[in-house]
Amino acid sequence: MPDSWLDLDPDAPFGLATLPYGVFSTAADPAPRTGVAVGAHVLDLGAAARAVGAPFADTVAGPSLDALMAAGRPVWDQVREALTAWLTDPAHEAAVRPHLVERDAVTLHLPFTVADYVDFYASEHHASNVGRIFRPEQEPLTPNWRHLPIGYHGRSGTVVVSGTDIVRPTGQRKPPTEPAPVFGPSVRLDIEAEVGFVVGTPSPMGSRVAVDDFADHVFGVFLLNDWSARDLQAWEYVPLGPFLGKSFATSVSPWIVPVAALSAARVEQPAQDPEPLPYLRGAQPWGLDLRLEVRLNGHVVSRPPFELMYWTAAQQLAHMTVNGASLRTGDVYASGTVSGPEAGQRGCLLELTWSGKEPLHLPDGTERTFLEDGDEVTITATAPGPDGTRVDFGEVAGRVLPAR
Ligand SMILES: O=C(O)/C=C/C(=O)CC(=O)CC(=O)O
Ligand SMILES: [Ca+2]
Ligand SMILES: [Mg+2]
Repeated sequence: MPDSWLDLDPDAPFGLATLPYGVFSTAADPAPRTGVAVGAHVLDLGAAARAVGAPFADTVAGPSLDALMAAGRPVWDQVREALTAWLTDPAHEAAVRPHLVERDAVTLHLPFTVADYVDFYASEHHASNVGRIFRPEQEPLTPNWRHLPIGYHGRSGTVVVSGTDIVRPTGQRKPPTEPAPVFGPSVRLDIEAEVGFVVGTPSPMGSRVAVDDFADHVFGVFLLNDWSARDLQAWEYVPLGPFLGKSFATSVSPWIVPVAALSAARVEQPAQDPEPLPYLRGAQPWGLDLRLEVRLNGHVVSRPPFELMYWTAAQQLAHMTVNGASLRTGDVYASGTVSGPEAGQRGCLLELTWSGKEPLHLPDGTERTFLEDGDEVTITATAPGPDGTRVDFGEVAGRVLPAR
């Protein structure tokens, strides 16, 4: 990979291997606009594109990524190629440099209009653990689990950008010791460390998207925390699945990593047995070697390995459309909680504390089963980039506020 005229520290986040898209504003110019993270800077994408006279300037110069996402794979490739050229060819420096702002001086916004939101359940380790905890008298995995990527429809209107405070949800729960449900703030508030995918290119109702067409439809990848009130969830979820226990907030990281940045992170997914139906098979590998870290009040509590996910995002996309459901620009789907086989690789407190029975002892001397008011959770991730480089996802963070 060529060097940038920007002196990029190879150990610092957001080198040329990532070039993620987001939406930012500054104190001097509070209008949200598209940007690209590069080292300690954000490049004002629309302003830079206009300055160099790029043909796609109008498409990228919006208050959100919506127009770029809708423009499709050829434009995504063209913009990414141009960005690399602008930041490496000294001939572009004079036009581009004035449109760099300090990254720690910007406010980051939700970068696109969230259309539909689906959450999957694709980690065998997570699904087995949750099955053991919620349904101890049954087989951990339901009979359908290895035949299709299980999911549910979430609430797109409560998808919020990293840094948004999360008010503890209130609702019905039924402790096993009580004869009837009680009403009040959740006492089992949890996180779920997940990876999110956003659709750029839509598909018409009545058609299907094949596993191998993943990269033509999915614009980018980001981190997602599916906040979950386990007590509300456990009481409400039979027989229709998660509802109010998960609809109060879902946090997403502000930087959208283009699918093209993940070429060196692609790996074979774990072997699938039984072999899935033909519509869930593809010729290209779409396992992704993303390495997540979950921090609670600054302490690492888990390192979930995304490469072990049983179902890939490409299979999830094919499944989501196999019945003829359309895709819209801005549709978000989440992988499901990412958990590995080791205790230190579990992506939620439900598993990490085995439903509160085995509290976590944090290095600051405190103990946690579920989240307390004031707790802050941060999820970060990296992936291998080409030629020994690294792809950075940044972070999704959120702090718990008391119930209202
Ligand atoms: O098995 C259940 O009843 C519940 C599962 C979940 O809470 C997990 C969920 O939201 C999907 C996931 O993140 O893997
Ligand atoms: Ca989830
Ligand atoms: Mg949620």
